[in-house]
Order: sequence, then C-alpha cells, then structure tokens
Amino acid sequence: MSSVLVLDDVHVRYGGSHVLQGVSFEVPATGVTALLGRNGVGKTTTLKAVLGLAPRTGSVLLRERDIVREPTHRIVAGGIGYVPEDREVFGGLTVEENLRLVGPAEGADAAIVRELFPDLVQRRTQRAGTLSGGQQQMVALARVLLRENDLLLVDEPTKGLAPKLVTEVADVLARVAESTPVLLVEQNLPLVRRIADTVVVLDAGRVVHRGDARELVEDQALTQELLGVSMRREGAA
Ligand SMILES: Nc1ncnc2c1ncn2[C@@H]1O[C@H](COP(=O)(O)OP(=O)(O)OP(=O)(O)O)[C@@H](O)[C@H]1O
Repeated sequence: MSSVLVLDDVHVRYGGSHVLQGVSFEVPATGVTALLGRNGVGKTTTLKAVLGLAPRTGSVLLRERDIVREPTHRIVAGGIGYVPEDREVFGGLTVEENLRLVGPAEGADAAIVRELFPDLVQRRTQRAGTLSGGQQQMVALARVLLRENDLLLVDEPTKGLAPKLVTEVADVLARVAESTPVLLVEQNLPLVRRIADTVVVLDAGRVVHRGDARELVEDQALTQELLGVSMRREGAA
C-alpha cells in the first residue's frame, strides 16, 4: 500500500530533554491512522515535528518529498492540514468569519461545509466563543477542510466532549477520511476501533507497536500493556 507520509528516525530535543528518540512509521494514503500512547509520550510532538513546529532531525517525506528542512508555512501550503488540540478558533469572530479567514470566497457556503457541517451553516452568525466545545471542534475541522489537503493531522479532537458529540466528530472524521488520509491522535479506544484502520503506538519517544487498529483495540492484554487502558474500562463510543 502506498504511503502519504513517511517518518524515518525523527528526533526532537527540547534543551536537555530528548522527546522523540528515532520515530519511524508510515501513514497509508487512505483511511485513518491513529497515533496512540500514554500521556506525555510524544504524540503531539510527533505532529509538530511533521509540521516543523518542533525542532527535528531525521527524514519526513510527504508524498515522497522530504519536507524536514521546509518551514511550516510551506509544509501547510504543500498539503498538510492541522487541527491542533486546543482548536484555536477565534472566539470573538463569528462562525462565518472564522471560516472566511481560510476560505474567503465561500466560507459557510462551501459545499464541504454544507455537506458535513449543516449545524455550522445554521450558526454562521454566532460568535465562535459562544459555541460548545463540540461545535468549536467542528469549526476547526471545517476550516481545515476548506483547503485541498494531501493529509490531515488531527490532535485529540474529542477531548472533553460529551459522548454524543464524540460520536458526531467521529462520524465527520470517518467521512473526511473517505477522501483524505488522516493521522489522528486519540485516547478514546472505542472511537479508534470504529474509525481507524491502522495504529501506531508511541512509548517514551519511540514507536513500540504498528498494526491493524481493531486487532490492537480488541487485544485487552496488549492495550493494557501498551496504553495502560483497555476497551472495557473506556466504555463505548
Ligand atoms: N515546547 C516544549 N519544551 C519542552 N518540553 C516539551 C515541549 N513540548 C512538549 N514537551 C515535553 O515533551 C514530552 C512529550 O509531550 P507531548 O505533548 O508530545 O506528549 P503527548 O504524547 O502528546 O501527551 P498528551 O497526551 O499529554 O498530550 C512531554 O514530556 C512534554 O513535557
């Protein structure tokens, strides 16, 4: 299977702290790849290393082009969309204004927004700061989808959301992944089981497991060993 992204021996150091210690994995050109691991193992740092937001060495190939020396703006313009963990919507701007910052011509009228986010179209004049966490997550996702992307990096999109909204965000991601591969940092194992095809597990700055998402999530002993959690304790998505 072809890969959209290939990391080879990627290291990140912050001062004396060696956060990524030779991370190597591939993201298939289709579907959702979930990046898993306990808190603080380097998942967000891995996304930032891909984007040039963390000081990295090694090789990062996007569609076979090495981007490790490119600045972030060029990497993003070159086809990587990023939805950071804290969503970063502009609370003082309306939904429409948030969207038009990226897609000035269309905003909430874009076909992709009307198709995947009808609720946002209804709320286009509402200030983003008054939306729920789940709705803000939808704005952050919609905004990144207003551009053509070869790959999306999405960091813990369901963190802090009520179960119903977790399901809604998962459904949107599954729809998005039908056309654009997604590298997803996610702690919710039932959700990973539902929408991810491939998993990569980090521990202490290294990849400790790669494989099929369902196989991992359904193996209680392995999820316990690698993540310190298993499906039963997490509940259903
Ligand atoms: N800018 C920074 N300067 C120094 N250390 C950092 C910086 N960013 C992250 N770290 C450290 O790197 C390690 C990995 O952090 P990272 O956020 O990548 O982990 P994570 O796996 O995404 O965790 P979480 O699930 O808690 O978000 C942590 O020990 C963190 O404190």
